[in-house]
Amino acid sequence: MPTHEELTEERTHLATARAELARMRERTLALDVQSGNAVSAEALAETLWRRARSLEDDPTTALFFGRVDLDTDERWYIGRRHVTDDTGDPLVIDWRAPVSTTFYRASHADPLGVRLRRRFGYDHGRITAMEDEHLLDAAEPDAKSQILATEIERPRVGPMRDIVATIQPEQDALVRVDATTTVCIQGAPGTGKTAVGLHRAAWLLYAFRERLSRSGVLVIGPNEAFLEHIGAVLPTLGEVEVKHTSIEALTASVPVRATEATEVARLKGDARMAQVLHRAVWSHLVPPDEAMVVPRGSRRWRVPAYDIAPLVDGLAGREIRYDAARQLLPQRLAHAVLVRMEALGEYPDDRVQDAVARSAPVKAYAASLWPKVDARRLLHRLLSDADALAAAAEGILTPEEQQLLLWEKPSRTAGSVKWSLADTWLLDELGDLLNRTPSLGHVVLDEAQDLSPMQLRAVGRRCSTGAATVLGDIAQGTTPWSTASWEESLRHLGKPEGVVSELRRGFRVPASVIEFAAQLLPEAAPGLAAPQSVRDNPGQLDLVEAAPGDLAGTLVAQVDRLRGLEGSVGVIVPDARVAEMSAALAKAGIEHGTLGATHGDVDHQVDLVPATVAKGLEFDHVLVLEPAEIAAAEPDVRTGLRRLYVVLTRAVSDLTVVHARPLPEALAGG
Ligand SMILES: Nc1ncnc2c1ncn2[C@@H]1O[C@H](COP(=O)(O)OP(=O)(O)OP(=O)(O)O)[C@@H](O)[C@H]1O
Repeated sequence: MPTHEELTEERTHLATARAELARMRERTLALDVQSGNAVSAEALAETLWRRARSLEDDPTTALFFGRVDLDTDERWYIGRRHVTDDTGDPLVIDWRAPVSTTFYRASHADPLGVRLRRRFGYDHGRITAMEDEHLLDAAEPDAKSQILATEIERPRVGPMRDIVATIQPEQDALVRVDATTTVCIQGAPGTGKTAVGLHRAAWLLYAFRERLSRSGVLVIGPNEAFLEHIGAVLPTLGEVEVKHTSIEALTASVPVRATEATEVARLKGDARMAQVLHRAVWSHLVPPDEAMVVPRGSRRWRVPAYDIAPLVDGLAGREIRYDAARQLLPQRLAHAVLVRMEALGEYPDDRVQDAVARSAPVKAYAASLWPKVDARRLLHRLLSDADALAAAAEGILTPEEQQLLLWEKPSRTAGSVKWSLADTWLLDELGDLLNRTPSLGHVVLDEAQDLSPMQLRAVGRRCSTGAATVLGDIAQGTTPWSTASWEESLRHLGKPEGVVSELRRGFRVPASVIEFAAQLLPEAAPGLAAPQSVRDNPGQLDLVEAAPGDLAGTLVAQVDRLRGLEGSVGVIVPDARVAEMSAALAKAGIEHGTLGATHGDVDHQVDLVPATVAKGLEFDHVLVLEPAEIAAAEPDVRTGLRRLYVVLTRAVSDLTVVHARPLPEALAGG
């Protein structure tokens, strides 16, 4: 046990570090932007502003949360950011610095040179507890950290928080995987996949700041409610520039105004569609069969078709996009003319080649071989014209599949099409066939199990020159195209060399709740196990049967009970009942927010959550209404059970299930 003097010493160190942080910030703010050039002055001012922002001190969070004393006699305080005194000596080391690894990973079995590891417990920015481990002392037993336990057990309020103070060794190893490696993390609910993905983004930006802040880091999540839930984590870690997007928004180059049958969407999400579209685009090329004739001055230059064919083949054979190559063709044709001029003793220069390339006959000839292709018009034609589709899909899709793709009532023009979500995947693929999609430095893809192969391709081309962190749980796959194998997902992502790891320890769901939900697994996801809950609190499970006509009344009474407790309350209901239950809550005077795929809520203690929006979220107290109805709303039994598994695993403290219909069979014994 640390002594009172030691506690006082540590508080003094904290006060010094805070004062030095304030000094660093003042100095940054006092720096005058002096630059002769307005653009660079602006850039500099922006950098300084960002730096000043990153030096803001939040007195309610821990400036440092750990300390390691090494056998080399070095002592490091580990915290959210570097703090140095005015001689440049470090008072606090950023949790992402290499030396901080020792704090997270050292153990009695493998002390990594750590003599003492000290964890600090805080209350409103004041050190209130310390835990010491002497890792070189083989006789000292491994102790369970109370500070970690307190952090995991604390009631959840508001959006997700960072976990820098308590990152676990297996999580730290994944956070710090080298920047060029794509990692895929499979993990049951609450094992910290999202937390690891976000901390990995922050670590990458620290370790490879120059490269990644230029190329960018993107976090992709299932919907806007989820993005609002996780959106504060990176900014509190000082990373304000990481963009967040929902998977739908990623490919939304056109508004989505149509829905379609599941089997059509599934087929549009099939990777074979990429081959169909590839052929559809490149089949626009017309082999030259006439000579190109270019009048210039008094002469007419003639390049025979057999000399042009290799030029076209040369362009088409390269790893070049259709449109980029199309724009190169006039120059190639002009060059062929120049070669002929030179052969006859002329000395044309580059300007002549440019002029020839821009001349009307060359442009017209190039356009006849390599016509302009518009993605929307092409997709409109493929989905409305059976012959056009057959030409592109022959040998790739069966005639029945082609029939399935064709619209029953095609719109007259591409401009008036009501596109579906799956169409946006196809348009995105077409866009990339025409012009290469710029790649970011790193993409963190959450809830990746739900993506179709074509969506994975869309994500993959956005990190084609970078790497990805892929997070998900096969047992939580609830789309008709959700993946059965991470190896396959990685292949579609274009990262077959990606490394698959698993997280097993659950930090969210207490034992009684996870045991109840896990009864679904044998049928929902054979072979996958529930997390091993590391929670001390066994949690509470209440099954409340409502009289058939009194579902809303029972729900209101239970929510009223739950809101009297500390922490957030998530009321997860079948999508079709959101309006009814919201009205019932409002009538009873229970203030609440309603989450949707397009919006979250950070203001209310009580949130009404449509079952299909609950993925990735967590609440202290969860009420699930009518499980049988939630399951039945899905297109098949397995997806229904998986949806239930997702909604039943959102609780941190307790789960209340309100039902009038019998529970699904798998849960009935619980
Ligand atoms: N090392 C840790 N220390 C403290 N809290 C942690 C730790 N790891 C995870 N948690 C907490 O556990 C909860 C679940 O984490 P997270 O949402 O990242 O899990 P997940 O695996 O993405 O879950 P799901 O599959 O349900 O989306 C969060 O509240 C997170 O802060």
